[in-house]
Amino acid sequence: MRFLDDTAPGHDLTYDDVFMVPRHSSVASRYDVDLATTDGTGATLPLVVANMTAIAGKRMAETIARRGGLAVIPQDIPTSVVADVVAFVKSRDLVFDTPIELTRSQTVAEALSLIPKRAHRAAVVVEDGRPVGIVSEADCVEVDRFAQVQHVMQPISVRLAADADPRAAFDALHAAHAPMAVAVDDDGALVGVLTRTGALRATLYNPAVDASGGLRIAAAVGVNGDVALKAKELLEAGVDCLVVDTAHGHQDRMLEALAAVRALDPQVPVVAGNVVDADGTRALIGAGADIVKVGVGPGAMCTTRMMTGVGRPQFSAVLECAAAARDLGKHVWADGGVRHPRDVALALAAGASAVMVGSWFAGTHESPGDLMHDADGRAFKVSFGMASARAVANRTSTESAYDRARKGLYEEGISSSRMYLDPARPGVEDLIDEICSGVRSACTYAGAASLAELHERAVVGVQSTAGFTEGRPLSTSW
Ligand SMILES: NC(=O)C1=CN([C@@H]2O[C@H](COP(=O)(O)OP(=O)(O)OC[C@H]3O[C@@H](n4cnc5c(N)ncnc54)[C@H](OP(=O)(O)O)[C@@H]3O)[C@@H](O)[C@H]2O)C=CC1
Ligand SMILES: Nc1nc2c(ncn2[C@@H]2O[C@H](COP(=O)(O)O)[C@@H](O)[C@H]2O)c(=O)[nH]1
Ligand SMILES: [K+]
Repeated sequence: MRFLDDTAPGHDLTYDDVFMVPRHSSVASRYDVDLATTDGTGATLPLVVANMTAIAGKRMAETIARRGGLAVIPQDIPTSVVADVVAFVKSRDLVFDTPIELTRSQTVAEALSLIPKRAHRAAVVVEDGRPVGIVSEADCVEVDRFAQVQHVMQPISVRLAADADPRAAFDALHAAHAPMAVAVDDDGALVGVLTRTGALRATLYNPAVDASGGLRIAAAVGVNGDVALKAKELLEAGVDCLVVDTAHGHQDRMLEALAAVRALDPQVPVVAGNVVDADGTRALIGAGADIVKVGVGPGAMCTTRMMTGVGRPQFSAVLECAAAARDLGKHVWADGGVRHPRDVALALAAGASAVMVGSWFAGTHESPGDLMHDADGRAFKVSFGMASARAVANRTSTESAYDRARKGLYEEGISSSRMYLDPARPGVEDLIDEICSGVRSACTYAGAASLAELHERAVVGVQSTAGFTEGRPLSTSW
């Protein structure tokens, strides 16, 4: 990447401050762009779901890995639970989604409480392991809440074999005007479901898979307590990437934690952070990090900059850290502050190998929280920061009242925020589609067929607030 007219500005920049200039391109189609990462994580998309309790659970992990990204299970989740999540995610089908299963006699009320857990907005009714019908929200309108689902379910119009070709499945769904197909194995047992959009996605994305063909997943460990033991347990559980996580990564505790993790000889990439400058990046790589997590203060849930004055505008932080890591043959993830697809494209242009997204993904069906509605009927989920009073209280629940009170004094995150679902893009895959379209298009504007070429070819200029505003769409006249 270089700055326009080779003039680097004298001050630090964030995503809104910069723009990319189009360049001559020989890349004929946006579909010709390869979005695979080269940082050793095996991700085929440069997207990582941030290790936040309100965002990265098993459903999120399954869904993003099926499209090629990676979710990081937060450090606050007990190791035994992480092990269950890893096993669950690795047992998922690479094409078919995991449906909500109901028995014939379950009620419409139960169906309606579970269906919002799925972006495809339906559940499969199963008898003796075999699917016998599909229930959608539309089937439950004006029906007694205690009615049994067998009385409202619809017949399965498209049944697929477990090895069905996604393109053929798309055509079959289209021809049948059916919203969803159900896949079964040779014995007729339920394998999963596939919507028309799911079939399309299966032809466009490559799942992030491990050597055994299971979906990939990462998990985080903090810098306190027995780091080596926890890291060992996570590795034994089968995580594909280990993230050593603390707010201020450039500190002794982190360097000691990294040494302890390295001593385990993990055969997976080790990520560590957070830092925002070349010194911090070199220190973490020197202590054993393969990938450095960059970002202090850009997160939507984060109050660190307001509390402390510490941090750094994210574009400059990523640019400097990525250059330092590259000199050492290593990589960085840009962590936090992503609000638009353009931010992902700019972070990759600055040299990040992947971009972490937290709060934006909180407002989706796949985040762990329950779907709520505000007074106007708009759907939202509650999110919170990992350094918020709420997260600190969770994390320290087994400590003495005195220790909890001491730790409770340091609050650098929001405890409760509403992340609204975009009615047009309520599922995380809808957001992945949107981000990937933006990034693919950005690559062709830069004449790049891969992320390495994007970084190599990107020409970035600095804009005024008016420049940024000019780029925003206007949905009404002025
Ligand atoms: N990217 C970002 O901008 C930020 C991210 N976070 C996220 O919040 C979660 C909790 O992180 P964290 O607060 O580090 O908690 P951790 O549980 O990881 O503990 C941090 C340890 O570092 C010590 N420490 C020393 N200085 C600091 C400092 N300035 N800030 C925080 N700890 C410090 C703490 O000791 P003592 O408590 O005695 O001081 C404690 O032992 C993580 O997931 C982290 O990524 C949090 C803040 C900023
Ligand atoms: N200072 C704080 N930073 C936090 C907290 N919780 C999470 N984070 C950081 O934000 C990113 C995600 O950013 P987003 O803009 O996509 O939401 C996450 O990975 C952490 O680094 C917090 O409580 N305080
Ligand atoms: K912030």
